Amino acid sequence: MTTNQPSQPGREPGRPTASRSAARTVRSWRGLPAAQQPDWPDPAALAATTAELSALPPLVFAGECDLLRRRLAAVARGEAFVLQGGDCAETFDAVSAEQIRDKLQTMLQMSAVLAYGAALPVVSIGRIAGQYAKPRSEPVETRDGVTLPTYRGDAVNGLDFTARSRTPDPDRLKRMYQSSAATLNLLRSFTAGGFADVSQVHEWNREFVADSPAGRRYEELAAEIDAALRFMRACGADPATMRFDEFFTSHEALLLDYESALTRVDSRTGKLYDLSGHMVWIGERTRQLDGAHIEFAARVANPVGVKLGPDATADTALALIDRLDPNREPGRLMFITRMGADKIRDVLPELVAKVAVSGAQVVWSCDPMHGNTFKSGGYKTRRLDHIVDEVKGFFEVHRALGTHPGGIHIELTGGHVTECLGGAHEVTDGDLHLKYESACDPRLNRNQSLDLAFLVAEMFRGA
Ligand SMILES: O=C[C@H](O)[C@H](O)COP(=O)(O)O
Ligand SMILES: C=C(OP(=O)(O)O)C(=O)O
Repeated sequence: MTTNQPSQPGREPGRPTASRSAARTVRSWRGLPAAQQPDWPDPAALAATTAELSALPPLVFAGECDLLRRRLAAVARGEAFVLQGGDCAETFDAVSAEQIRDKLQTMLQMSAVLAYGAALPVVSIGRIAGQYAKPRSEPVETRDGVTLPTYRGDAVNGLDFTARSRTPDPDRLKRMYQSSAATLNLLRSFTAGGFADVSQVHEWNREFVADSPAGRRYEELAAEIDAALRFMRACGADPATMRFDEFFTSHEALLLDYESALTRVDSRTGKLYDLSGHMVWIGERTRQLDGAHIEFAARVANPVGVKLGPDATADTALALIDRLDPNREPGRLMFITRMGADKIRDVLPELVAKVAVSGAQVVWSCDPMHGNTFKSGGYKTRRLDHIVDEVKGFFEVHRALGTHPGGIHIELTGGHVTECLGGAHEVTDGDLHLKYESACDPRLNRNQSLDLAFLVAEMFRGA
């Protein structure tokens, strides 16, 4: 990660170097239908908050977004793999050194295993430092005859079921900015400060292999990585100087008032960037071609993702490419498919085939979480077997078409939560209540995440 360089707030036409046309451009989504926006009770308070946010420093530097775009271009060409992962919904209370470290450590461990299995560089992108807003299926929730607004993420309202907590409060957007800044600061310190040299990360993986039933299945792969590190040392390379020091951030660009307040004109190029994170994505519920979210994403130069569920058609994918990647720039657009294990083999082939014929070089990534959610004993959950099966289907489709299975997009955490079922260190239905901490959807715990990484590494080797 590199340091920030001042850019100009796109929302402030009065500022000397921010052009009026750029300011108009960043507002072009206003007036279009914007799905999943909170009912802010006091529009004046919202306007005051976004004005304040517009004047604050950006959270990332546009040059870092360009670097990520170049890394993703390598993925689009089949020369790298992307791991995107983190909480379903970050919460303000979880902004602690320990939790941030554990999430980063899990991602780095997964990246190391995947890099070895794929024999490709892995681009690591956290769902972190900004993933505070959630689209929901229902606008309201009813308990014991009382109906209140649904929880939409800490950026909007509180999880407690009281009228006060559930009322959208724009002050929370400032906390989102502060929490994102604190998280980013620590991530930058960890990655720049040597937390993650290659042999340290492998040592953590060896502990996982040695200490858990989940891990023992992967002794052979871990021993091969050991041998590779010994070989590198024998050749004079020092694995302690080789670091996983590039870690990017991403979140769903859901709350357009916040995202456009953090959108700035890059002083180097004059282009607009959403500097709330390196990459943003547009969700399954907000990707309408004539809607505000796609209009916003079309105006910023960051790498952008779009979720594609089982109802997405090839025509929709092609229209999204025209809107979001008119110059056919590899690394600009990532399609994140979330079809469900039972549908991916039927639905994905036509999409991938038609996009390939169009000549667009998008990144294809597989989110095996969102199409595989169900309820057990009142808890939203997912089964690791279904998650693995969807990734397998993703690989099969790409192998059959000769295209690159570019990456995976996972909801995970570094702790030992009991939110998803299965894994070699099995979580059963009866365990769900033990440590179910997600504010929204179920995440893989650390062991299940590493389990998945080793299984995906094996999928590469089975090629
Ligand atoms: O993370 C994705 C969505 O926000 C989530 O699946 C919606 O959950 P809901 O169907 O409980 O609203
Ligand atoms: C809401 C999400 O996913 P989707 O848009 O695919 O439902 C998410 O990834 O948090």
